[in-house]
Amino acid sequence: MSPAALTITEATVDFGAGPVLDQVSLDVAAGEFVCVVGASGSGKTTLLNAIAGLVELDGGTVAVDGRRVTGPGPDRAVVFQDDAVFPWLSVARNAAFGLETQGVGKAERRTRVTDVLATVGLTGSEERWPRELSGGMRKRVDLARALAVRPPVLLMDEPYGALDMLTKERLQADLDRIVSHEGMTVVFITHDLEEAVFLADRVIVLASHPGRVAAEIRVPFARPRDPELRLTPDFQAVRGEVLHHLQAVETTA
Ligand SMILES: Nc1ncnc2c1ncn2[C@@H]1O[C@H](COP(=O)(O)OP(=O)(O)OP(=O)(O)O)[C@@H](O)[C@H]1O
Repeated sequence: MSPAALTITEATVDFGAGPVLDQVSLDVAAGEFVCVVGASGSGKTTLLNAIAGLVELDGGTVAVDGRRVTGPGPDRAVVFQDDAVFPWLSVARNAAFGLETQGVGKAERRTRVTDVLATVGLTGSEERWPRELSGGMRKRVDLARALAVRPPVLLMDEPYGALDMLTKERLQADLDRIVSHEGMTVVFITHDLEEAVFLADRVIVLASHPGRVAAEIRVPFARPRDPELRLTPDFQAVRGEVLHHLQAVETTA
């Protein structure tokens, strides 16, 4: 798996009540981790869905390594806030789901599922049922399913929004380690600024009505990162900078 570059050029989306996204342009380099923050309703999910090919653009383009996006595709895996774990399938079958739909053969599926469950920390849970799992473990199954297909681009919409703080921090550290090691391009939406600064190479602040890129803040720490980084003044300074931009766009909205 090698990461792909994402090019969003003047993307406009209008559901009929005025533009939700207004000529949003954003380049994400191959292997870059970008977090998108912004007030509720600023169009974050719409932007992610446009990249996923789940929302049609009314103007502009989205391209993956120069190929124009016209719908969902195997080059972009999506993880949503509500987990998409199937209750009637075991952990291993859930993880294998995308591979089955792609027609990957049984032996290869088995190898990849074993690998991916090890990657997300679910070795030993292969035959468990989703109802037996904690919320954090279900998110791991979700991530395993997305990673199993080896997507060059991973799209995540507030995946850890509903979890308690400690579980969330553990999953953030694991995600950081996994995507840094695998070399994946990630676009990750969150309301949590600490999460954004811990994970991202760059944080994008969206302004509302209509959604547009108001600011971008580079996060100057090498990945993967030590969870203790959060306690450092340098980390808190970057978080403060993001907060400042977010407050500025909200007071002018
Ligand atoms: N399918 C749709 N049809 C009509 N309006 C929509 C549709 N999807 C989103 N919207 C509207 O577009 C705007 C942006 O929604 P979106 O979910 O992208 O924002 P968001 O920044 O992700 O919000 P939140 O942080 O609350 O998840 C909202 O006003 C929403 O009501």
